[in-house]
Amino acid sequence: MRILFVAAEVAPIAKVGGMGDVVGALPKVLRRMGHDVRIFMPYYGFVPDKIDVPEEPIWSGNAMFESFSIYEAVLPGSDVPLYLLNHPTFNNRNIYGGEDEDWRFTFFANGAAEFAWNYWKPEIIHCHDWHTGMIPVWMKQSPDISTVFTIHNLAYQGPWRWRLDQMTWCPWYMQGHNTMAAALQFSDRVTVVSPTYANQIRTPEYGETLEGLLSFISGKTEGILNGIDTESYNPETDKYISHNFTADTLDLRRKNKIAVQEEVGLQVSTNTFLMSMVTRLVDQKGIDLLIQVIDRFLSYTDSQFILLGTGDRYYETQMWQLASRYRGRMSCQLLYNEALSRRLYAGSDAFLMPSRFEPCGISQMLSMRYGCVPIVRRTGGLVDTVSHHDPMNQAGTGYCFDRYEPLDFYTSMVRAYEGFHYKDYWRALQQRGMRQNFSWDKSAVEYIRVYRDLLGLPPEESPSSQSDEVVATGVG
Ligand SMILES: Nc1ncnc2c1ncn2[C@@H]1O[C@H](COP(=O)(O)OP(=O)(O)O[C@H]2O[C@H](CO)[C@@H](O)[C@H](O)[C@H]2O)[C@@H](O)[C@H]1O
Repeated sequence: MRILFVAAEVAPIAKVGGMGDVVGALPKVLRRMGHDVRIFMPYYGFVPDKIDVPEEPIWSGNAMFESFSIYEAVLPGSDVPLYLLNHPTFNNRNIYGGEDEDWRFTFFANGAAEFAWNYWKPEIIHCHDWHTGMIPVWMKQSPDISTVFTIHNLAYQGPWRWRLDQMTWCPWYMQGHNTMAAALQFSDRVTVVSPTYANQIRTPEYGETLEGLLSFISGKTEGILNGIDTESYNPETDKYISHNFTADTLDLRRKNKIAVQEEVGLQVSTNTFLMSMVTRLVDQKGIDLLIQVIDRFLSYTDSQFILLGTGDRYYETQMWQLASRYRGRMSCQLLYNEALSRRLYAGSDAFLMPSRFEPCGISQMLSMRYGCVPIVRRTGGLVDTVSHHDPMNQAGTGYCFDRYEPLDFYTSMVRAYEGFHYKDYWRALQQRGMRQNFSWDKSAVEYIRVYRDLLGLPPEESPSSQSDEVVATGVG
C-alpha cells in the first residue's frame, strides 16, 4: 500500500510532544512490513541543523495563492522518504504559535493535498491532528485517495469556520465548526491513540465540545494504542545516558541516578527517592494538581524532584519559585531537551503523570522502558498502559489513582515513596515495567488492518493480529 503520513511534527527532526514520536516511529515499522510509506512535513527553519537536505527542490506547487517548493530528504535512521514543504512562513524557529499559525497550517494541509494530487499519489493519506484537517475535506473530491485522521489531542482544534472561509475563499465545503471537526466529518476513518480515550471523547467531560459529532461518527472511529520507538529508546544502547543497563543489570542504573543528580545540581544520594516529570506545562498534564501537593510532599519527606518542561508562563513561574525553596532537592529545567529527558527516564525512581486527560501518553511508556516507575492518574491511555502495583501477587507496573484530587495524587506518591524502601519489591516492579512490550509492531498491524479495510482488501493473515495485554482496540 502507498501511504503518505502528513504531520506538523516528526521526531527526531521536529518534536514538541508525543505526536512527533508517533509520526517518527510508525512509518519505519510499516515500511519494514512492506508498505510504501512516506512522510510530508513543513520545512522548518531549523531542519537543516538536524538533517541533510539537498539544495534543489524536487517539485514546486501552488496553494492559497502562494507558491511553495518540496525538498526530499530521508527520515534519520531509516529509508523513509521525507518530503519537506518549503515556504517563508515556516522559516520561524518555532513549530507552533505566532500570529499566522492558522494560515500557516491551513496552507500546509492544502500544499500536501496539491502534492498528493500532482506529484506522488498515495492510496491513503494518514493525517495527524488539526494541522492536517483540511486534507480529508479536499480528498472527498478524490475517490481514489482515502484518508485516515488520527486524533492525538482534541484540545487543539484549529481555526474556526469563518476564519477558514476567509483564508481559503471556499465557503462551501464544510459543515463543521473548525478544522478538527471538518476532518472528523470528512475523513474515511478516524483513529484515536488509545481505546479508553476513544470512548471517553464521546462524553461531555472529555469531548472538548465535539462529543456529539464524535458519537455520531463512532462507526468509523476506533482506538489504537500508541507504541514507542523501542530502538531509539533502549536503555541498553542509548547514547545519551551515562550508563547503559537492562532489566537484568538494574544495579548499573544507580549510576545514572548519580549522574543526573549531579547534572541538575541536586544532592547526590542513591537512597533518596527521586521523582521526575518531563512534560509540556499545560492544563492537560495536571500541573495544577502537582503544584498543590509537591511542596508538602517535599517538606514531609526527604525525596527529590526534577521537572523538565516548557509551556504556560504561569506554571513555569510557579515551578521555578518552588524549586528556589528546595535548593539541592528540587530542580526546575524550563527547557526542551531530548537528551536530558532520556537521562531523567534512566535515572529517576518515579515518573509523575497526574494528567487531567491523556489521549495515550508516551512518557509513561518511556519511563517504564527505562525502569522508572510511573505514578499516573487513571485516565485515557494511562489506563491502557499502566496497571496498579500489587506486591502480593507480584503484578502491576506503577501507582494509579482515579479522581482528579490532590489528596488522591498525594496518597499515590506516599505509597510509591514507601514502596521504594522495600528494595526487592521495587526492583520487581521496575523489571515488570521494563519487560512490557510497547513496541510499535503490534499497533502497526492494527493500522494495516484499518488501511486494508479502507481499500476493500481482505485482512492480512498475520499471527500478530492476535490480541494481547498491551494492544487493545475499541471499535466504536
Ligand atoms: N521539555 C521536554 N524536553 C524533552 N522532551 C520532552 C519535553 N516535554 C515533553 N517531551 C517529550 O515529548 C513526549 C511527550 O509525549 P506524550 O505522549 O506523553 O504527551 P503529549 O501531550 O505531548 O502528546 C499528545 O500526543 C501523543 C501522541 O499520540 C499522545 O500520546 C498524548 O496523550 C497526547 O497528549 C515524550 O517523548 C517526552 O519525553
